[in-house]
Amino acid sequence: MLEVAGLTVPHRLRDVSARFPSGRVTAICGPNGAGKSTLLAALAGLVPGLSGTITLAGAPVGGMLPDERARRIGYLPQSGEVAWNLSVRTLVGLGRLPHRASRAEDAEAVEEALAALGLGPLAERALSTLSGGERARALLARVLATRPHWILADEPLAALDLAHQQALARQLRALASEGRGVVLVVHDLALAMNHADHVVVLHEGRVAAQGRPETALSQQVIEDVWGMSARWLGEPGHRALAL
Ligand SMILES: Nc1ncnc2c1ncn2[C@@H]1O[C@H](COP(=O)(O)OP(=O)(O)OP(=O)(O)O)[C@@H](O)[C@H]1O
Repeated sequence: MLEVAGLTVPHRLRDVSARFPSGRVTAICGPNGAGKSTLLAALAGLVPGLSGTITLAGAPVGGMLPDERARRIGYLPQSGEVAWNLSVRTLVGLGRLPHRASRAEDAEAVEEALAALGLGPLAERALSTLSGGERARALLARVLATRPHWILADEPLAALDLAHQQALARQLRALASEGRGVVLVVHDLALAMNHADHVVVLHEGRVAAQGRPETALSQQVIEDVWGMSARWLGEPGHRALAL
């Protein structure tokens, strides 16, 4: 369990208490500027100057050594920029840096991550030659190559076409069923409704709702937080939002 209690970041988050269960996909939702990226970065131990507590299995995340934290928590920020023009395979290999493993183990983890995101055919391509969606998959593969217990990703589905979006959502679900914790910032409320087990809704730096998707993303919550009257259509797992 990854947990925050009374988390406050000046001007960004106010007294946020939320739980992120292991073995589950949790979506963080909310309007622009609600504090979603700040909360995700805080969970990864990357936000200075906060008050409150962030604990992983009861131990403070801030107390972990950087390498240990990087092995346990894989973090993919929102801006998908890479300063160097590496090949996809080399970029994904950077995910192994926090480990001191054998070459064989590193190579196996890299190949597994490339395969999981369908990047085998692009492995030798330079990053500068990839499309936005291909680059987003390569960046996520770097995180998977670390084989972290926790995967925290800021809008990993946003740049992807429909087929890759569904494939990646299934992949993240499979990682959660292995017992890992998956926490995603998701703007698309239907994706959150259909693919998450647990949803945390932020509004103006505070938790507006949290719980199962049907509860946390009820029509009332959507009206209160997004100011839109909306109606869920379809069956559970295949919902669409009519505005
Ligand atoms: N480094 C910073 N210093 C000061 N304020 C910041 C900083 N980073 C973000 N903010 C502000 O904190 C608030 C929350 O930002 P955050 O990026 O967490 O929101 P978000 O919900 O992820 O938004 P979006 O959906 O637009 O990506 C915003 O008002 C933003 O302008």
